Amino acid sequence: MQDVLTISDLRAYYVNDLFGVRREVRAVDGISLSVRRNEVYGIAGESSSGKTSLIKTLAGAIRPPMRVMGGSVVFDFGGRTIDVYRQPEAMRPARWRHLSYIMQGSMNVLNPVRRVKHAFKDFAARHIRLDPSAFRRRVEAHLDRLHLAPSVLEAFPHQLSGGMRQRVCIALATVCEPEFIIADEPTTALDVLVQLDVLRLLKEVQTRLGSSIVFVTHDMSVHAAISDRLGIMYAGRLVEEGATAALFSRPQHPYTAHLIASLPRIGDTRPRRSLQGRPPNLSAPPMGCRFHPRCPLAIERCGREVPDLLPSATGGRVACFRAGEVSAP
Ligand SMILES: Nc1ncnc2c1ncn2[C@@H]1O[C@H](COP(=O)(O)OP(=O)(O)OP(=O)(O)O)[C@@H](O)[C@H]1O
Repeated sequence: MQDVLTISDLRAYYVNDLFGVRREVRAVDGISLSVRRNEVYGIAGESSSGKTSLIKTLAGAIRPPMRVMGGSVVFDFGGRTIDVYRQPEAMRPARWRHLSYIMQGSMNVLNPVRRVKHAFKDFAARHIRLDPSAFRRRVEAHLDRLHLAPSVLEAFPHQLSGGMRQRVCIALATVCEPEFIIADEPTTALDVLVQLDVLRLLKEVQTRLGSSIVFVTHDMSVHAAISDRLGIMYAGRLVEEGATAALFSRPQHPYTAHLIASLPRIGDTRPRRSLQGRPPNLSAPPMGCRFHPRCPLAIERCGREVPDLLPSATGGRVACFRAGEVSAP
């Protein structure tokens, strides 16, 4: 299957100079991965592991104090490649048409004093070259697929429920039929039933368009529902990657096993064990494997050497000297 996105040894740090003292937060530190056409690639990991920083970097949406220190992000939109940090001028026309970004808390980005129809005109009209009435019909047909009535176009955002606002954001992000969609915690603010509804619709749109999605959430149960493959981040690094089903049934990294074991299961009344310690300070991460101070399987070597991300026994990749010794959740 063809890759639509290739990230190679990407490093993006938050760099602050305070009174002449330089401090670098290594939020994305040497990540390499690729996303295939027509797949949902999930990125998981606890808070502050660098998920949002990674997808901002791959969307070319970085602002100071964040800086790309090295590596590359290359999209292949139907044979037309864009190297985000070597051809930044090529990204602007690609936005919305080829690549769209559903940001964290996006349902609150709709302008509160303008009717929803203006958001569609502002974002999509220049890419969908139709006369105004044909454009309106196209938007209404798209809204209908997302189970939204045409009347939402005349509504102000506060007149819509949270679930409807989120569906409007998904409609905005997909109306130009982009090849690539980036979604950062798109359902976190919604209650569980509405979450499922929104996820199902997003998956439907993705399947219909044949697009690829990079989907970020810390919620592993959401990944189980939507992601085809999963990348697990810990402290700015990718520690495991693989097909979602394989990763859930046979995690190879102790951190992945912990994330899965902490999910609630119906009928299982055993207490959940939390990990000892806290995620590391990314301006002074520990030597060796960044997970070793919290890892139940850590050996002396883990504090000395950084494990490479290598092919795993389940067909994915894993960065752990003890991979394969992890007990199933
Ligand atoms: N503007 C900033 N300046 C300095 N450090 C930052 C800044 N924004 C984020 N960070 C740091 O970068 C690291 C990664 O943060 P990021 O928001 O990417 O994590 P995340 O996995 O998306 O977390 P969450 O799930 O809470 O959104 C954290 O240590 C965070 O404190």
